[in-house]
Amino acid sequence: MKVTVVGAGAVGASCAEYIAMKNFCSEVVLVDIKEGFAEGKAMDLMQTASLNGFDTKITGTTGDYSKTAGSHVAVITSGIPRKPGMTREELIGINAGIVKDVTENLVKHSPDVIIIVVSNPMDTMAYLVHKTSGLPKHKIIGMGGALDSARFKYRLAEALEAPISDVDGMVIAAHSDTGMLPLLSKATRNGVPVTDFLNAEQQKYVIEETKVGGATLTKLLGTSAWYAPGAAVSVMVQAIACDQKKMIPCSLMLEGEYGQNDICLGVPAIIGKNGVEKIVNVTLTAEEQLKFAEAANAVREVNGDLKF
Ligand SMILES: NC(=O)c1ccc[n+]([C@@H]2O[C@H](COP(=O)([O-])OP(=O)(O)OC[C@H]3O[C@@H](n4cnc5c(N)ncnc54)[C@H](O)[C@@H]3O)[C@@H](O)[C@H]2O)c1
Ligand SMILES: O=C(O)C[C@H](O)C(=O)O
Repeated sequence: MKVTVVGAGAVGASCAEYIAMKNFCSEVVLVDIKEGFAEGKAMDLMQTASLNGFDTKITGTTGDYSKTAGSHVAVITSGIPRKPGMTREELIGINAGIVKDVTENLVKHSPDVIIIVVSNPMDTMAYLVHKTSGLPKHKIIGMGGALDSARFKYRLAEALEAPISDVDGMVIAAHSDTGMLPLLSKATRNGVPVTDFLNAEQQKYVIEETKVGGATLTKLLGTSAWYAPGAAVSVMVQAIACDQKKMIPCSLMLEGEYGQNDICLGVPAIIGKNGVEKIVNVTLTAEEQLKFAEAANAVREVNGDLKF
């Protein structure tokens, strides 16, 4: 299995590192536009191979997409991250052009590729890849829900004073500060609803902290996060590479599912060797349905700024 990661910055390098460490891929190609940067990151990572015990071969290239030819999966992380005080949506002006250009190069050299979109604003960038790549819809997957759900579980474990392995939960809808929808009604501690343990104030805290999870880290770090994003991507790539048929919330093109059309939004899906094997229809409460629709309206407005 050959995987390309475009953008060898904080998130791209973290993706390559986690993918290699899990040792399920033969080859990872890092691509960046900055001269020598991807080559340097690849060399540094390869010098961890004997220390960390992986056999994945990591190479780097400055913009030579012929080196990516025949990739099964490509991860797009190229583009600028936000700074403290910004929203992800403010990145659209610069990142849309980068993502479109990168998509065209990837598909030219790997016409059967499955693309995982990471660059922000992610739901809109995933939509852009759908509109410009010519790939079938099951081959374009936005990464947001896997990360947001990990942050939800972190906050649930904190409020429950429980180990994270006791906790399960999922975040759907938009990958934005306001449009995220942590499904508290379905979150459990070892099968018991978390609402049995947490009072109203604790529930509100978990939901609000989950939604601003990316902004909180951006404020602390001065740029956005990379470890959990890289780990989330590696879980998705592994689900495809090993045909795990894992249920992961991902930003996918909706055609009637959850009452939406012609939009990419986070919904649970079965991820396997074909990319999206199936979108899972989860029953939402009336309040959750309303919030999902509100998130869709906001993403649709951002999508309106795209020029194809
Ligand atoms: N979806 C998510 O959950 C999620 C999580 C974290 C970060 N992000 C997004 O991922 C993106 C990258 O974040 P980062 O922290 O790695 O930023 P970064 O600045 O560390 O890295 C971005 C890299 O992209 C490269 N690049 C720019 N234009 C390029 C092009 N045309 N071709 C190839 N490479 C190009 C840059 O040279 C840089 O090395 C941002 O848009 C950020 O908002 C999304
Ligand atoms: O918060 C950001 O801007 C980056 C990313 O979307 C995240 O959630 O960490």
